[in-house]
Amino acid sequence: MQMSAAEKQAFVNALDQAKRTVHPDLVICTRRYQEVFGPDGNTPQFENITIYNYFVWTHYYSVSKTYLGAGQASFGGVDFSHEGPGFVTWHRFHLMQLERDMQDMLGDPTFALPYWNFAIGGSDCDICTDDLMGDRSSFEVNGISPNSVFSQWRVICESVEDYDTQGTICNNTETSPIMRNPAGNVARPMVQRLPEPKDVLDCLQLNTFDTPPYYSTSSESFRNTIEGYSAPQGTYDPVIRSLHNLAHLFLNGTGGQTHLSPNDPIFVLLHTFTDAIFDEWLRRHQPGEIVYPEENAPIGHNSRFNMVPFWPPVTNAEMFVAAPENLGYSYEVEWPVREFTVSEIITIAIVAAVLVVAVVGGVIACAVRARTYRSVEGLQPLLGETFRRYSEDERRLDKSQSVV
Ligand SMILES: O=C(O)c1cc2cc(O)c(O)cc2[nH]1
Repeated sequence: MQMSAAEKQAFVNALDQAKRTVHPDLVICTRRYQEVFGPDGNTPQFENITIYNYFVWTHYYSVSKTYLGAGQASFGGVDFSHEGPGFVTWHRFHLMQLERDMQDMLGDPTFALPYWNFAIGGSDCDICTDDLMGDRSSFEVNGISPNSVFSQWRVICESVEDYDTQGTICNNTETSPIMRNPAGNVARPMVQRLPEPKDVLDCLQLNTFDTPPYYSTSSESFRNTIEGYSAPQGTYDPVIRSLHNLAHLFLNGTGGQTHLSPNDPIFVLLHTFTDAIFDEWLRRHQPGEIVYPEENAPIGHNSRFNMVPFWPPVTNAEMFVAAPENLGYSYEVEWPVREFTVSEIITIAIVAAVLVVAVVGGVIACAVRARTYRSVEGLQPLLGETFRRYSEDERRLDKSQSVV
């Protein structure tokens, strides 16, 4: 909201350029290990991919099901980037990689991803405007306005049924437009509103980074709360969706489905704000590395595990550090402050009234006393006229006389 028109335009242009620019260093693997060298054993199954689509692909890969063989249902119990302590560290590296790739693409090492404060309550998507992430289309309820460049974007990794039944992997093929209908999920009223500012405040107050079983069922866990499987105060409740999850579901379309969500560029801004909250939690609680679980977290989520599928390998522990000091970036956020309850306001008013009465009473008492002393002074001078003044005749002072 604070970016100038020129800054907004430059950011949108940079994203659009990333969507069209082939990644200069990385390719994606489009077949499982058993088939990776092709039918003849000599044709590596790798593809070029654009910078932005690589960002989408890594997220898809991290959540994709495990193929167990023809005719068998794929196994969906593994998620390398959600429902565990690695949620915050995985998405932090995900963003850093995109930011670095875009810096290189632009030849501008100062390029930085902005964030979207999604904790504004209400049902209005304030960044869904044509100068930012695209307004609603007037023609298609789930579409993006033709005045936005994002109406031209096409998604990848849509054919999840095929991947799961045929054991294939998403490739760089672009298919449908982005779908988005903010606050439009009438079947699920709970996700028709964005998180409230107080939700951020509450979640920042949680002292424990994560709690057993280090999963989406963890209670009193900062991680599970910012991820959004707990009430903002930390209590796990299977029905609740809050903070990050709520922001995803609010978008009600491409951005609300884990295998597809980064195709909607709002994902970037939603996750930079999630990362900003994580960083503020680190700043306030100064937890130290030891707080991140060493073991017993889901696969890929223990502190020394590499985060799948990033290359070169990087561990969760490497991202569990304060960003400004260790990673070279920071967020400028005005964090919400706590509002007082009615009983707190009444207590404060009573204490303030007692203090005022005490101070005013004290001042009046002092004034009265000072006035009394002055009138006594007027009636009874300390040095009567009958006494010779000390300064008048020091020479004639009788040694036996007091000088007081
Ligand atoms: O249903 C949820 O809670 C939900 C949807 C969704 C989509 C997404 O891309 C995420 O990263 C998380 C998520 N949670």
